[in-house]
Amino acid sequence: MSTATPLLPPADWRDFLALTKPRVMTLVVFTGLCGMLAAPVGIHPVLGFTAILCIALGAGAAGALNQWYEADIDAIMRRTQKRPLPAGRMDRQSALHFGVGLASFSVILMFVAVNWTAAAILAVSILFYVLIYTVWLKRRTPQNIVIGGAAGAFPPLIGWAAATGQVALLPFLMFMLVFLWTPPHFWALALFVKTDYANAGVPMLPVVAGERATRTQIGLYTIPMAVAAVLPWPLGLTGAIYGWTASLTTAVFALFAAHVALRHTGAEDKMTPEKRLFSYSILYLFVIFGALVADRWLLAGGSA
Ligand code: HEM
Ligand SMILES: CC(C)=CCC/C(C)=C/CC/C(C)=C/COP(=O)(O)OP(=O)(O)O
Repeated sequence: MSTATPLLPPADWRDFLALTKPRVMTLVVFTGLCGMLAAPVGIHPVLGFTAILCIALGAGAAGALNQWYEADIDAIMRRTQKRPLPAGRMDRQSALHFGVGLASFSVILMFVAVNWTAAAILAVSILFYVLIYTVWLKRRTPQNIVIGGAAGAFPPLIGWAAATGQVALLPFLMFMLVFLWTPPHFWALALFVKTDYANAGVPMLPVVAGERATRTQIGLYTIPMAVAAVLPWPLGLTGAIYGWTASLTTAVFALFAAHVALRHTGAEDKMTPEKRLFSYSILYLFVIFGALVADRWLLAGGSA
């Protein structure tokens, strides 16, 4: 990790916002919101808003703590060099205080205003991302994102728990969907930025096991991911709006993933199928979670 640079000018609000990884966290928060809106019982709008705010603040805090810990490797990778810590716009202690403060605030507010189940799962997600993924696994094993990726899969459970005080099969399947989606999502990207990871000494799968093995793993993870995506329909947990949307969008996902899996190799600047799978993976989760809510509201008359 890099040492703090003395006499830095005070960081402005944009740097604190950048610490929260706002673009990635939009989808995390969206899955949480959809988990909440898909629940069979309504939640008071003020409490619902508070719960989503807590997920956003907690996820942002986790992003800040990740950047506090990773300032050294972020300084090496081209993609991350301009972040506030490696760019020298903020000292590490400010990032640490901001992250710990925001994480504590989000969990306490969730506990006091919403319920302890949602607060407990939120706390587990933050700890999982920061301690299990960032501190423990990321620099040690290419399975880092498979295990650590669970952190990003918790929000649908948090949203559902905020509304109901419990967890259930449907949000558990949505957890499994995001959990199994994470390896194809990330490894597609890792294939075209693998030099960055190699330079920083991060043992991502393409760096350690090679491109061929990564392509195969992308294909293999897509199979159980597709099952988790479609399963709520035959189980009767959702109706046809979700069922058809999930089936069609997952078929396209599988097609793109198969293209990547069956491809032999490619220079990092000529990774069109890999870039397509990565971009599509993001759109896919937005659409599938949106369809879940549309299905529950239109076919079951809403949760209110
Ligand atoms: C350990 C698991 C994951 C890893 C290692 C990972 C890694 C990445 C990386 C490196 C990027 C590229 C650029 C950036 O930093 O903005 C990215 C983009 C993105 N990720 Fe992930 N991701 C993971 C899980 C997730 C999860 C669970 C979600 C949401 C449910 C998510 C949503 C996104 C989104 C929306 C983007 C696009 C951001 C943009 O437009 O700039 N990721 N991911
Ligand atoms: C509710 C809650 C606490 C959610 C946590 C959200 C979470 C775990 C998101 C994972 C997505 C993410 C930012 C991965 C980046 O990996 P990286 O840190 O290896 O990427 P980098 O190289 O861009 O820093």
